[in-house]
Amino acid sequence: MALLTIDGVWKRYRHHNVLRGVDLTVDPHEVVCLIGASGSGKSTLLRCVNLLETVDDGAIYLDDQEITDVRANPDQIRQRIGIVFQAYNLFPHMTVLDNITLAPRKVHGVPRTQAEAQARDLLARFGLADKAGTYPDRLSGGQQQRVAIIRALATHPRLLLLDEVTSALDPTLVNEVLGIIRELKQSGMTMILATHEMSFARDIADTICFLDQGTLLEHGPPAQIFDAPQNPRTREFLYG
Ligand SMILES: Nc1ncnc2c1ncn2[C@@H]1O[C@H](COP(=O)(O)OP(=O)(O)OP(=O)(O)O)[C@@H](O)[C@H]1O
Repeated sequence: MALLTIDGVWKRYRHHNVLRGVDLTVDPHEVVCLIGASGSGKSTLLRCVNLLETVDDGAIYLDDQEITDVRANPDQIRQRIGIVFQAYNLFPHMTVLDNITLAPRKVHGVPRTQAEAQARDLLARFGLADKAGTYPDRLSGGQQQRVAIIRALATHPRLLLLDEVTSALDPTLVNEVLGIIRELKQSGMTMILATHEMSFARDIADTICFLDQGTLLEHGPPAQIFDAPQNPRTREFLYG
């Protein structure tokens, strides 16, 4: 059974159709990369899945629960769907440990000692054990983004959404963030990434989805999309 099902999702801002009937299923452990020009709707699709945006038509299911149902509890859904943005959005007045434990403690009621133990385990797993008591402004951009990913993992999500997570980084720091994403893939994390980094998408994705003006025009394994794109728009986007 699919872990995530996006069924005919439309999103409009005023009269602009930003998503036009997007259908997509994501299986457990699958890594999906969304590619497409700026403004094609990649971020909007991720934001709809995380319930940061409402959908105007269609539905989204996590396992077999409709999360776009008005009766669904967004806090509970977001515990199962983590999201990381281009801007790390760490709280500057809080230590790394407090940033990571905030949602588990305050939103999901995990006792402080348990939340901190789990956070320290994650920091150790991703090479940041010595940063627990550090404030974000003392970290490099790459370290801050790794902390932001760890923070999203702290609620043990079923699905992780990554929106252009390396775009704001100095090129020398990109690899440390890509490394964490590779490791998450190896550990079986289901992920949807919006990215402009085609070589990384090719390397990490099980499925590439090409969005064009809000329509999912073509999807398939990286070799198919990159080496033999079927749609002329995909060819034009990739190869000019
Ligand atoms: N809150 C909003 N109000 C109005 N229009 C919006 C809003 N958010 C996004 N849009 C518009 O929706 C379209 C899709 O934007 P979106 O950010 O999803 O694209 P994207 O593919 O992620 O682009 P990029 O690669 O630059 O991040 C754009 O035309 C954008 O201007």
